[in-house]
Amino acid sequence: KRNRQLPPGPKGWPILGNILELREDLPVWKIFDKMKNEYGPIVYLNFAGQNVVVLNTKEAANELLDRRSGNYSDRPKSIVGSYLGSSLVLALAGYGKTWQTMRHASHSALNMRASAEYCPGQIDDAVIFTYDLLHKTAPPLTSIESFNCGLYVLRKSPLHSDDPILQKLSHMAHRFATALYPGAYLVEILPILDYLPSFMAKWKRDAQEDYKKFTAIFEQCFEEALVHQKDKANLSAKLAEEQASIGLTDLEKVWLPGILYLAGYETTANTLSWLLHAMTIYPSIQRKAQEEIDRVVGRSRTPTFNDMEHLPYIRAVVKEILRWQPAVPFGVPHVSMEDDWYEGKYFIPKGTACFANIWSINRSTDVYGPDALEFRPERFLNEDGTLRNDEYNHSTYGFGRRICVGRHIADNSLFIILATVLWL
Ligand code: HEM
Repeated sequence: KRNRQLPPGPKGWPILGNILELREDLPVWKIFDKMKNEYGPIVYLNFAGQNVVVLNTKEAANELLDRRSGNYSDRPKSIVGSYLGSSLVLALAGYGKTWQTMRHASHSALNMRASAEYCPGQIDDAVIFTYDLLHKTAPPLTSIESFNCGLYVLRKSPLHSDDPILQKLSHMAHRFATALYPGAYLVEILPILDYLPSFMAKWKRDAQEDYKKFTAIFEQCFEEALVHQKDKANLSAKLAEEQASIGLTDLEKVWLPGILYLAGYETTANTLSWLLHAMTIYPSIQRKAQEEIDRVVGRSRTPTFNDMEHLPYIRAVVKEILRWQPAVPFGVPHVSMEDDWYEGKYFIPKGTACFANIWSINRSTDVYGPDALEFRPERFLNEDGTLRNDEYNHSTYGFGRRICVGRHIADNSLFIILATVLWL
């Protein structure tokens, strides 16, 4: 009989387990980072009965989430989340038919080759963004918040952060995030409460109401995108066209573009603000990047994607910002579907939620050297100044079958916007 020794971790309380550890006055990834120092590369926690494992090293995360991705691709189940519609949210959907169909549809719309279709729109966005930065009196953050990564799933671009539709979408993202936070609802700890009829359970009524509202918003976005964005590479139109061959239901078809937009919007905007911040506090790096642009692009035109190949330093800056300030610092948990053992030593029960501590992994001195905490784009370049083309990378886009499906779109957005801002 194999051992059932769980990975090391802090002792928890009865029933609540280690949930109270999250109440510390520190962001979750820094709490995980502290645990790494105390317990090592793999840490076990119990969130009110939910087994949790935190993977603190690239090695541990790659071993479980990449190499054994077949077993680690489910997502945590949540009763409130399911009433809100989480099975239609690609990032939250369990590993099953709906996820597979939506993932397939997104992959075919956003893979490296398909991403090229969005490039003209991304160039327009970058130019508008840069122009706004220069001429508008609104603070730069307003422009950053409304930057939309070239995915025209909504009525107009760029969309301003006070646009009611964007506010509704942000509210929706916030609603999911708070509902899924461990300990947010008693029913997650006492599932028997789910048998209560809606009229006796306000949490259920609210979630069902919100689900209807979300669906109505997505339907509106989808219809408007079909009507107003005819001239742009259009994700909604693409899905409408391919619906039958991919096998998307009507609901999946209208939720998917909105969800992709949401998944890409804050993550890209957040990285963009760090990018501008880094350029401000590291003027010598900014100067070096501008010299490259001046040499390759010149002054008579703005940068395009044809320049990409000749701008390795700009691309290294983008990679480095993604490493240095990952927008999703502790990833999205991967849930195991079968019992498993790490290094033959530690037992990982079926149903364990595995968090990759991306923030810490990206700052590991073992992988990135003694200057891992520094912002230094050169680490992604070979000695001759070309971009490194090997395993050496950041872990910011996650792992395995669940790796970020929008990563090519995001890389392109960040590249063109950085090149355009620095050009100007
Ligand atoms: C800098 C920008 C971005 C960052 C840092 C980022 C990061 C991530 C991470 C860490 C995950 C979880 C991966 C995992 O479970 O291991 C993820 C998933 C996902 N991302 Fe991104 N992302 C970015 C931009 C985008 C964009 C632009 C889109 C859409 C066009 C997008 C769509 C998604 C979707 C749909 C998932 C869920 C995939 C699944 O569960 O199968 N992301 N992203």
